[in-house]
Amino acid sequence: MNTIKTPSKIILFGEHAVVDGYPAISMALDLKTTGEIEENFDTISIDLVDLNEIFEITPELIKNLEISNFSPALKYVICAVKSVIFYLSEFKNLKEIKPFKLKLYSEIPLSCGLGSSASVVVTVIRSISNFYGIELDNDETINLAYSVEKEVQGRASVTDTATISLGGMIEIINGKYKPMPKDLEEFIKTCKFLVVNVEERTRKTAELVHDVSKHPEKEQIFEEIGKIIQNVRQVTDKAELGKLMNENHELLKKFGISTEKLDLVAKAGQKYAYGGKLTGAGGGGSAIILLKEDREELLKELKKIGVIGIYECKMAN
Ligand SMILES: Nc1ncnc2c1ncn2[C@@H]1O[C@H](COP(=O)(O)OP(=O)(O)OP(=O)(O)O)[C@@H](O)[C@H]1O
Ligand SMILES: C[C@@](O)(CCO)CC(=O)[O-]
Ligand SMILES: [Mg+2]
Repeated sequence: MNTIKTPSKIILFGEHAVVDGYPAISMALDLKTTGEIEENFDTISIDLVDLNEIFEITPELIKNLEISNFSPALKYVICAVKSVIFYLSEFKNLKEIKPFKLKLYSEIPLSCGLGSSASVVVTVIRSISNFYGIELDNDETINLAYSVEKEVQGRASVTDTATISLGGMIEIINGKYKPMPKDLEEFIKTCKFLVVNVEERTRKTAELVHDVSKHPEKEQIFEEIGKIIQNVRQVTDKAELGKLMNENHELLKKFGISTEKLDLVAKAGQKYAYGGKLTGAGGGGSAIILLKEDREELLKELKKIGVIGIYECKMAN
C-alpha cells in the first residue's frame, strides 16, 4: 500500500480578488489529507471516510463518467479521479487502467476555508499517478487540480491547488504562482498565526465565489485589496501587517461574505493581537489572527465567542 499526505492552506491576503487576476499571498498549513492506495480485484473503489461514502466503478467506465450526475459532496473527488486517469492515458502513455482501492481521510475541517477541496483533489491526483508508477511534476499536478476546482466550482483561482502542491509560502500574480520574495518570506516566518475554525459554513466555495462575482462594486473593492497586497510587500513590522489584515477583512465584509461570528473573531484579533481576518471563501468557516506574545486575553475572548477549533498555525513544506 502507498500513502500520500497533502497539506491544507491559509490565504493571508487576497482571497476572491485572486479569482479575477488580482494578487494573493498564501501559505501551506500542516493539517493533512491522507490517501492510501492499493491494488483491487476488479473495480476502482474510493472510500471517502469523512463522508461515509464508498464509490465503486469498473475501470472501463471511469473516463465516461458525467460529473454533473453526482451529489455536490462527491464531485471534487470523482472529477479528480476521472481527470487524472484521462491525463495519464492521453499524455503519459498509461496503457492499462488497473483496478485500485483508494481510501481518503483528512484532518482538515470540510468547507471551512482551509482548502479541504484542493487538498483532497491533489491527494487523489498524487495517489493515482503514484499507483501507476507515473511521476507528475508540480506544474502538471497543479494544472490538473486547478482544472478540477474550476470544473466543480465554475470559477476558481490556482491559489489553493498551487499552495497545497508546492508547500511553503507563495504569491499569486496575474494568475501565476511564484515563490514568495525571500525578505517577505523571512519576515512572515517570524509571525505567529492562529487559525480559528469559527463556525460551520452553510455555503460552498462555489456559491460564495459566484455571489462575489456579481457584486456591483466588485472592481473597486478588488482594486483596494490589490493595493493592500502591494503594501504587504513593503512591510517589516507585525503591527503594520496586522493592520493590513484588518483592512482586508473590512473589504471582504463589503461582499457580505463575513458573518457576525467571523467579525467578532476578527475584532478579537484586532483588540488582543496584531490583527485578524476571515480566510478562504468566507460565509462562515475560518479566520486567522496574527498573534502577540501574550495570548491569554485573546484565548479568553475566543472562548467567550464560542468557536469550533483553534490551531496554532504551522507552515507545511
Ligand atoms: N475529506 C474529504 N473527503 C471527501 N471530500 C472532501 C473532503 N474534504 C473536502 N471534500 C470536498 O470538498 C468540499 C468542500 O470544498 P469547499 O471548496 O466548499 O471548501 P474548502 O475547500 O474547505 O474551503 P475553501 O475553498 O474556502 O478553502 C466538500 O463538500 C467535499 O466535496
Ligand atoms: C475564494 C477563493 O479565492 C479562495 C478559496 O480558498 C477561491 C479561489 O481562489 O479559487
Ligand atoms: Mg475549496
